[in-house]
Amino acid sequence: MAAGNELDASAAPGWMQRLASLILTDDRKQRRAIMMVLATAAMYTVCLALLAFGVLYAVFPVEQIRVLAVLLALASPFFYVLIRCGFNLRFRQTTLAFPQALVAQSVVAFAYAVCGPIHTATIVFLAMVTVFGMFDMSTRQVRVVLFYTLSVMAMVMTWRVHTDPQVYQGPLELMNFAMMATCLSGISMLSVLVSKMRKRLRTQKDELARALARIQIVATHDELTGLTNRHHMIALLGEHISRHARGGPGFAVALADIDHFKNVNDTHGHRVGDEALITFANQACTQLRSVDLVARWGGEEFLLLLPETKPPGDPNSGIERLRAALALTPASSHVPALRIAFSTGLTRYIDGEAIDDMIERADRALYAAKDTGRNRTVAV
Ligand SMILES: Nc1nc2c(ncn2[C@@H]2O[C@H](COP(=O)(O)OP(=O)(O)OP(=O)(O)O)[C@@H](O)[C@H]2O)c(=O)[nH]1
Repeated sequence: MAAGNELDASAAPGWMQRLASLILTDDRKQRRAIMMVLATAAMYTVCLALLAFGVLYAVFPVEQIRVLAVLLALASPFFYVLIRCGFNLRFRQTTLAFPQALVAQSVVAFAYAVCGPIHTATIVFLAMVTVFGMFDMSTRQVRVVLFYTLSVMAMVMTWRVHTDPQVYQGPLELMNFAMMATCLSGISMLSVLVSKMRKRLRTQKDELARALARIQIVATHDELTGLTNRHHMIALLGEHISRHARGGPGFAVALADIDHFKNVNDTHGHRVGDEALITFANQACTQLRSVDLVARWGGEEFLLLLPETKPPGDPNSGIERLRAALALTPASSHVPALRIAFSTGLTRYIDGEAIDDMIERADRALYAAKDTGRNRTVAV
């Protein structure tokens, strides 16, 4: 019994999710646009119900409002189909708020013309449409909708005053127009403020996203060479160790230290020294494999993370490629004859050991490389 209930409970959300996917799609942007159409459809449905009520209680004869009922019934399905087919994606404003507002105001103006004794009540809907558009339309669109609404309403009112002066009395229509124009202008002004506020928020959001991206780069990269910094490399080493513990590939690390770098600075100045560091970084990125990672470990010392170098693969082959390339590449554009060499301490990661133990071993190997003549790799 309990199991049966569990099954029912889990089936219901799945069924509802599929229905929601079918009606609203799985695309967040499209869902928002469709929700807006559905909200408008709800408003039109209420209007249809009011019309039915009016016919039932003989407020107006059915022939008079037939066309209006058809317009109300078709407007939302029309926009729903456009959005569901993805037609809206051709435009920047995917909600189609602007054309929807124009159509809605036209329908209300038509209702004003045909609703006879209760025509003044329809003015409320003009305000409602303007409020609806507030959250999606641009300042220009809000102004266009206001101008369009006032123009159409002025024409409808003038026409009805001439064709049905008993129900649409001149002075009253003038008052209606004045009140409507004041009310809509007020709402439109608010819309413009909301629109400007939205624009400002969007700009601030973009600026924040850019600043965050910049902060992330600064926090994880070395400013001079653009390489991964020590702090971030430690995190990457941790990730490789976790992956290895779960059956992932092993890896080797190498500490590389530029030989006699102090001489470069002392002889040619700090600027040339900086250039030499950049040359090392660029060559390391070019000569090592795309899976290898290079970090500036500090000063003139670099850490190379060399994954997937299980024997017989030789982690030193990329390092020797780098050594050969640096022997041919000017370390500085200001001193074309200057070349840099480096010493390397290389070691493989041993299962279960801590990062510090591995680095310490590589450091000892680096010292051995320096002690035994430099410009070489010592592997332990
Ligand atoms: N231009 C420049 N120099 C740096 C930077 N960071 C560290 N250095 C210099 O790198 C030099 C390192 O010198 P040492 O530690 O004596 O090493 P070395 O001269 O390379 O000698 P060995 O490593 O024994 O071959 C120092 O003079 C530091 O000032 C930097 O960002 N730019």
